[in-house]
Amino acid sequence: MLREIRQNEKISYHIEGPFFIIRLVKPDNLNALEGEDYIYLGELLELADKNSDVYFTILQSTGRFFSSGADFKGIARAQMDDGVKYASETSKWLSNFVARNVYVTDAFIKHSKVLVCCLNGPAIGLSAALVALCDIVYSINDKVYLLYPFANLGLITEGGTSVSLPLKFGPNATYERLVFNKPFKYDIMCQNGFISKNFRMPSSDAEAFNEEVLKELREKVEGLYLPSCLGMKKLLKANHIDSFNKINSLEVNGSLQYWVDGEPLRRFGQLSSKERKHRL
Ligand SMILES: CCC/C=C/C(=O)SCCNC(=O)CCNC(=O)[C@H](O)C(C)(C)COP(=O)([O-])OP(=O)([O-])OC[C@H]1O[C@@H](n2cnc3c(N)ncnc32)[C@H](O)[C@@H]1OP(=O)([O-])[O-]
Repeated sequence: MLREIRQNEKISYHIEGPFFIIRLVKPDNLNALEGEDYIYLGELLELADKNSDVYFTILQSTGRFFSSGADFKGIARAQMDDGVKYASETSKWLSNFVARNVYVTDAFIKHSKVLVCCLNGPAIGLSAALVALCDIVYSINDKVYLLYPFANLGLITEGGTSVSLPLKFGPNATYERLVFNKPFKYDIMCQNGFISKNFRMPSSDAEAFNEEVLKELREKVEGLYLPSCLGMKKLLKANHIDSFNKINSLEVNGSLQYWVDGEPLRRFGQLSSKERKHRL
């Protein structure tokens, strides 16, 4: 028996045959997510995992961005949260950063269903890290990119990116982009087979793109023995699962000191007041 799950105004989900479809539905802030939203994503993945009728977990979004990553307003709120008395800065960021981050990353790393991402636009930060943990990625057009702006925000790699990015794009291409805060653009995503298909649709047509991907997937799974798909995912994942589990812990524990020292908070504040911008 599946447990009930709470609702979230920024993320919806529904089940259609073998597909568990998760959709980000807050396009006005480019689908930025707060800590609780990332936890909700993790909970949805657990729900999909436990449903034996589900074989594919599909991530979709709305508007012109897939997701602009962690919501800077949410981060400012965490800092000002007078309602909770933390024993120390370490205690505060263990709760507001480490626990949440490690949980959602782990939910993606251990997910047993085939993870499909419908990239309707760019993805940034932790959201882009989750995209890099997906098994299959389709793009709406060639304007999509992934940006991991950790060097601009006083952070270090998170969401398994220390493993996923070198694995999918090669170590040197990863160094160049992470160290100098440059995006992974469509060309490198294509060269490395990260994107399986470009649907060549206008950026304004996210809804039609999502529907088109689903239509193709329905056709593609016809006649397949779906437990074989999950059996193969398990084996393909076995190649890297130990590295992902290890790095998830190393990344969050490494980042903790940066949060305690305060540089990310200062830089998120500058981003929010538009004093700081990412180079795209
Ligand atoms: C968990 C902790 C660890 C951290 C992990 C990460 O994810 S690190 C990565 C963290 N993420 C980043 O570093 C990305 C920060 N964002 C950006 O750099 C730029 O917005 C952009 C390049 C994504 C798009 O530029 P553009 O000129 O095309 O569009 P625009 O700028 O005009 O934005 C439109 C509206 O959306 C709003 N909004 C956008 N993003 C966020 C957000 N994250 N939050 C809240 N709101 C956000 C923006 O304020 C504006 O609202 P307004 O003022 O109209 O009420």
